[in-house]
Amino acid sequence: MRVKKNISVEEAIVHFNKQRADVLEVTDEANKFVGYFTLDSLQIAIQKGDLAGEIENYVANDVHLSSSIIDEDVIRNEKVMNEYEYLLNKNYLKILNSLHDGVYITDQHGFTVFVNRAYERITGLNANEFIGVHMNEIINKGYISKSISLEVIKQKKPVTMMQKIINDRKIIVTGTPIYSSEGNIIFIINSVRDITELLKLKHELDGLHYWSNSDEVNSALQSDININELELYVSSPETKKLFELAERVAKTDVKVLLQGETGVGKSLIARFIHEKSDRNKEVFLELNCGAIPANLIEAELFGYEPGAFTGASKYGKKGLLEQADGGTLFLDEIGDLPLELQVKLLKVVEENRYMRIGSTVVQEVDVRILSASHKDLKKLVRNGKFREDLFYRLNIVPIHVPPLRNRKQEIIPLLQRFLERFNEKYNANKRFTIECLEYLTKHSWPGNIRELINIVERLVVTTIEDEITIYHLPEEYRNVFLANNHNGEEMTLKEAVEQFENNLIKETLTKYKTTRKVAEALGVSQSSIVQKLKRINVDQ
Ligand SMILES: Nc1ncnc2c1ncn2[C@@H]1O[C@H](COP(=O)(O)OP(=O)(O)OP(=O)(O)O)[C@@H](O)[C@H]1O
Repeated sequence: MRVKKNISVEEAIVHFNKQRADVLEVTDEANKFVGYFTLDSLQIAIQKGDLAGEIENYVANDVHLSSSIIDEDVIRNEKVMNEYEYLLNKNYLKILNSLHDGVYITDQHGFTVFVNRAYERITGLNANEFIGVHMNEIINKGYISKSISLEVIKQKKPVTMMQKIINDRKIIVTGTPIYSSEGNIIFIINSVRDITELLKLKHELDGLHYWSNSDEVNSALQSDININELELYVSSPETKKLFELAERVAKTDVKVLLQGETGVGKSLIARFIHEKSDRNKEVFLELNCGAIPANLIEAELFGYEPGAFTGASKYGKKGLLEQADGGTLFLDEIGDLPLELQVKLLKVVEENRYMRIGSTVVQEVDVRILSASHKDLKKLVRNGKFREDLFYRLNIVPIHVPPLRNRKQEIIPLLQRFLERFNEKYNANKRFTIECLEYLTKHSWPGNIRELINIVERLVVTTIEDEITIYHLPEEYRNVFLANNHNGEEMTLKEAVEQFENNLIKETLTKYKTTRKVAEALGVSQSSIVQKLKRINVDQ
């Protein structure tokens, strides 16, 4: 048998199987003989784990049949050996067991002949239970949704299909018929790949290694902080550093300005600073300068004397500064503070003094002021909307909290942690599929962690099935994803898998005509096929 030098080692295995050969003659592009690819060469390639490599790298000048991994007796007696014994030749098993991909071999009737170790690893199933058992029985027992071997026997050609197995894993199986010299199918060799594993690899390549490296996730998560009812998830070394910095400044009374988009956790960090400071026995008060009308902020902050202005209480009112004496006052959205109040606040910040509205008495306070803004305060200073002196007074230690889309490696751990939290709260047992997690890492999360918490709670409450898939995500999440990805960028693996899935469904529909039969063929529920067809705008 002659093969080209640039075919892969994996392809060579197929030739060995097909031809019952133990040596392949290798030629170059011009069909000129360059050497032999032997079973010895194959063993070397497998030991190197180089199944995708070209066979050219393993070409030998001559053949030592004595070192062939096929027993010479087997070759001599080939004619009288039955197919089963031939395949189960010990050395063949060694090769098949050293492959990383799963291999499942059946005979021409659909009885299981061989299952390699990788198949057991990928599926979690025990090979011993299958040997000698017919595929129909394995389906009936619910181990697998569909037999690719039986499909190959029916169609008499290679078949690739997605298969669902008992523990909800999904695998991609390619079944290839192997023919005898008389042209009859003698075996079906199924090579098996785990979609989950492929996606995990992709995560690793993308730097989303927290997903695949659970030790790293655990060690990052072990430092989660629980302090006075605050539950802080520390899902990356960067966030850990952020909290370490916050803890360091907490020990002093310096002013801290937290900057970052809405929902990134600025208030939470302010609270954390208070809890870690010596003031933690006193109050922590918060004023959102953007949430109340400008004329009320002054009264809220400084308080007023009885009847100080029309509509004022006749008893007067203590301002937040007074109430927070000894503790911490957190001024959120400080960029929204009107300019005239900024002057008054500057006095508090510089001298720890202020006056109630309608009073001439100067009050002394001991308040630690922390502030935050999602607006760029420097820019506001440049545009004359924020006082420069106040900016520098408040910004002794700046802490910038990055948006979630810039700390992608945290998305999956946070999703999982909040899922746990809401599973507990609603006594549920939901889980995300890896495709769904993959999808959510693509989302731009304009509302940051607040948005993430909301969507997880919503999904836990609204999803009927235990498994949360991409199809359960609200429409806007999927639209955002599509809008971000139709601009001719290279395809991600997830997109490629999705495209593959779409095509497979369309092809199967053309063939089987009804969604029930498509669902049967692809080993998924009919409702899932209907949903998917809707998504890809195909009329059934
Ligand atoms: N590391 C974290 N661990 C757990 N929960 C977090 C974490 N960071 C933020 N959150 C939660 O996310 C939500 C939003 O956080 P927070 O209110 O602190 O954001 P913010 O930046 O102050 O937003 P805004 O600018 O809109 O006030 C809160 O429920 C908070 O508890």
